[in-house]
Amino acid sequence: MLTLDKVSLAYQDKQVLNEISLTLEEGEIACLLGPSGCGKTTLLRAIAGFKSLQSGEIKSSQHLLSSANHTLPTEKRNIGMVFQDFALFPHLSIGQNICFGIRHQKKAEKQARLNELLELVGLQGYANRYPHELSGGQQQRIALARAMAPRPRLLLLDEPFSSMDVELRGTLAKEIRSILKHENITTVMVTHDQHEAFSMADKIGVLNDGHLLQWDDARMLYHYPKTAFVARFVGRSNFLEGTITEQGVETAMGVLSTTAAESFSSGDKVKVLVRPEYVQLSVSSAIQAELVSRQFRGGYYMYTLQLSSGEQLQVLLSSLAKHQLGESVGIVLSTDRLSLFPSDSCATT
Ligand SMILES: Nc1ncnc2c1ncn2[C@@H]1O[C@H](COP(=O)(O)OP(=O)(O)OP(=O)(O)O)[C@@H](O)[C@H]1O
Repeated sequence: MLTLDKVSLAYQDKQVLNEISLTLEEGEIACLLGPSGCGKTTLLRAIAGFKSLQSGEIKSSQHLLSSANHTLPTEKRNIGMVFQDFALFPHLSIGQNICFGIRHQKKAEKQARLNELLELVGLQGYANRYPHELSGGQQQRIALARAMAPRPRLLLLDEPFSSMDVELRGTLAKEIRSILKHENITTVMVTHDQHEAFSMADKIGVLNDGHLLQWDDARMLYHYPKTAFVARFVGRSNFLEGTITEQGVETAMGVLSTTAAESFSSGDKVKVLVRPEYVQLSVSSAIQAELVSRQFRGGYYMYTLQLSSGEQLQVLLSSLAKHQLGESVGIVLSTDRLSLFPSDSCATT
């Protein structure tokens, strides 16, 4: 439905987007994730038609929206937008706000759509109120309803929950996902919060320095990151030093057998990604580690384990049992597919 093909964009002489390609199917929700200044908002603005491309193409269902010498005006793109400050019109009622984009339609049609949207966002009976009479979360749901009223083909959300507290963000993310799915609206959302991206998105794009490093679903991104940067940026990660051998990869946790080793040559130095929940205790394991710190996290403790090599691992274990600091424990890795990266992987790719 939405296709970006090698989209590049520069501000004056500063390259901000580099050959970004991605595809989003109809009704899918995508989140753009990445550190501050990586180009998320610029990419959203390019999709909206606020920025012209240096090269590449943006298409919606085969219709060309943008290329180097063509930028279809924003108002002709059939898109809805919700931004950080969601600015509802303060002097208009909630009903008038929602109907703003469909104000030229017949009265009965407008009323029907208004009722439908108010029900969808769970705010029936609020049509005659004014924005200042609503909470932040309610205002954000109205902003979403306003953007959806004209039934846009594509919805763009720029950090829509950034002004909310953590708990409300979580609830709204879940609610808004179900509203978008109900309306089958293809959506691209910018966020810097990975948990929000995990709970909202069908596809997540991780950007750094204007490059799209990976475009994948949340599970693939977490367990099979394509680069060390993505591994570090998404979730908590430990990296074990390893050397490729005929049998797999030799580490302080023994020789680990993994198909990922096939992309390297014997003798290559690598980093092995070990997520905190990949490590389990095993009394029969010959690999011993010392518990050097412990943090209570509710259902889990985050332990720091020190291996005989001196390397440390952050490990998540159930808090039903409590292990003592200084204790020596046997450990095993509970995953059979590991991600390996060249040991000279730089910090940005
Ligand atoms: N109008 C502008 N003129 C020149 N440079 C700009 C302009 N807008 C953004 N930039 C630069 O482009 C780069 C990408 O900015 P962008 O706002 O897209 O990043 P972002 O990932 O959305 O960041 P944040 O998470 O902080 O909002 C940054 O280096 C920024 O300084």
